[in-house]
Amino acid sequence: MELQLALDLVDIPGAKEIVNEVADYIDIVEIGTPIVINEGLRAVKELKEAFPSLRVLADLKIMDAGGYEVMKASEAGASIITVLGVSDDSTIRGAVEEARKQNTKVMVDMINVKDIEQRAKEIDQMGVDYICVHSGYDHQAAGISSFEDLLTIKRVVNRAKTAIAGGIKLSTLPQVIAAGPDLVIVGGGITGQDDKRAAASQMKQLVSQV
Ligand SMILES: O=C(CO)[C@H](O)[C@H](O)COP(=O)(O)O
Repeated sequence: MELQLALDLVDIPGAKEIVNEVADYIDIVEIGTPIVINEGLRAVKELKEAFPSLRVLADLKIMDAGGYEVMKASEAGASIITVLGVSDDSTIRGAVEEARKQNTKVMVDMINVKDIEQRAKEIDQMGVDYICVHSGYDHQAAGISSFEDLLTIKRVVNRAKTAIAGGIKLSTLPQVIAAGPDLVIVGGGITGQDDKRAAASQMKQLVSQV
């Protein structure tokens, strides 16, 4: 099981500062959608240059033009690029096709997908690398978690790796780990702590036991 740090509410220098603190304990660093909106794919490029041994995920949440956007993020140095599960099949297939050419990977974010079971089965057949259940900030504010959705995709996804994101804290991590995702994505559970290094270290220790 791997640990991904999600960075959302920082600029490029702020992102580098946090990764410097926790790089020993994370497998993947995510350049979150707000950073890409504020700073562009330059953020992906600079983080990859600063931390070449880490995989960088570009959280573009692609909804259209999957091939083109995967190409641009891959050229910037991303190893994994996100596409929305609510997108048209052609967008997801285009993203996968381009990722194969670029030797990068596609993660499908299932945020706002209504029928998780049915859509996860369909997407699993499209050759994506990860299927991620996600309770976004707006759902978190409404008290919605994606834990049940994780159990669903664990049941029906055979090919892709499974991931979970959204409000995961040290206190909820053991329950998440017990469900057996391949990848756990944590943002505020690390970045919101006074001692980010200690938080990341404790989380890495837990996910590494599996
Ligand atoms: O993609 C995101 C929001 O859309 C976040 O990166 C993701 O939810 C992880 O962050 P947190 O652990 O703070 O919820």
